[in-house]
Amino acid sequence: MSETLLPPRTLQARAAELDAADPLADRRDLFALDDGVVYLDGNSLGALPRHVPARMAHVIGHEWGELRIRSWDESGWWTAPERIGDRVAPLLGAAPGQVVVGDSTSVNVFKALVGAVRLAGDDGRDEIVVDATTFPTDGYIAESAARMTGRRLVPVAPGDVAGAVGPRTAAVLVNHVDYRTGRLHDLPGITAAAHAAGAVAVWDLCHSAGALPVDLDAHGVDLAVGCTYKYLNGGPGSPAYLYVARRHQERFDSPLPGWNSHADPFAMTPGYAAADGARRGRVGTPDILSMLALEASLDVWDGVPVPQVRAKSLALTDFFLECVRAYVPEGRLTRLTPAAHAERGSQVALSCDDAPAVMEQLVARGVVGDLRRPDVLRFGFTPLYVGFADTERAARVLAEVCAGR
Ligand SMILES: Cc1ncc(COP(=O)(O)O)c(C=O)c1O
Ligand SMILES: Nc1c(O)cccc1C(=O)C[C@H](N)C(=O)O
Repeated sequence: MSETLLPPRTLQARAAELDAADPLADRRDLFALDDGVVYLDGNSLGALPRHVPARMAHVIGHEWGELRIRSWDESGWWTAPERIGDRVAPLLGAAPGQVVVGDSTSVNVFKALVGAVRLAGDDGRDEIVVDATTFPTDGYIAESAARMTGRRLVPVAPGDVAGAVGPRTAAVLVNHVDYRTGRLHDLPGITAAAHAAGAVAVWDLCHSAGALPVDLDAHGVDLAVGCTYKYLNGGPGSPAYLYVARRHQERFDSPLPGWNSHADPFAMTPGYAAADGARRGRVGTPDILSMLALEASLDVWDGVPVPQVRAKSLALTDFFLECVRAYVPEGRLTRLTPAAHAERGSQVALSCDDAPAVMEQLVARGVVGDLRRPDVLRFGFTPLYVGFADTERAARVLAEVCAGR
């Protein structure tokens, strides 16, 4: 353990070498970031891609300001939810026509989970298994969905879900990456176990999409949801997405069948007839401004292979852990994020009793992570704009703060 202020030169030299060899290094210039700050909070709110304000000025000034109502057709507003869904799809490993963008993640959790229970049918499947460590909104909504559908909610630690599913399970809802610890859960294994038990698998991808390969189609996932304001950089409150596997679309029975999901919305008939395909997941009028900001921001992904993003993400989090080990006295911080790559998302979570004061100091010194009360320091590594020198600097400032310097 180093007791000195200065880091071993080798770590800074290594950072410089890793940055020089980084095939994604040029992406950082696409974002509005200042060099004085190391932004490690992209797992809460992604940074702004530089070109988005000009695009939004056009949307507001021309599409809304001049074309007005004509823009629903002429500017492609009406079809934006499916069109942008198809832009998100490759990042999820989904073929076109299965992802629709709109509403919040919370609302999509509701649609997906009630839809999953309806897909599972009624033959004795009276339980919904939910990840006991889930982000709270999923748990709250699952509890309500269970009450509404007359099912019993069974909270289970993610590692035990595969063993807990059985003939009574209608659906399982699991977070792909734990928002607190950064632990990556076994999507292929849990999905396969749910299927073997005859249950429907629903995944929350908020903390994985845009950071690692999800491969929804390859793993036969049934339904999935996620937000676009973290690793997808869509902006504060940007619309979420809903994935309904093509094989389920015809039977997907949305609990929120708004007029935008009608087969012929402008017929405005009293009776409901569901649209085909991903459109069935829509509800009401899309939030066009946020949606088009998201669409523009997705340009930063053009030509970026997700496996390359994953490789850099793991290299960044490995390097951060190595720097923390070198700079921070042993025992000062407890690592919550698993060391094994197969169990790690794209954040590092460390705990200590004085975490609130430590994070306050870090932010004041230009290292922006976040705090999850009472004692968790979260550092999110966004491979498109975080580099290795940033990472070394963050660990060094963390060590200074931890040492009270
Ligand atoms: C795993 C997870 N699910 C859901 C949400 C939030 O959902 P919403 O977009 O509805 O606020 C978050 C973060 O806010 C999250 O981390
Ligand atoms: N959605 C958020 C918001 O509106 C305000 C502040 C934070 C958030 C978040 O996304 C929190 C995040 N899901 C988390 O992992 O803690």
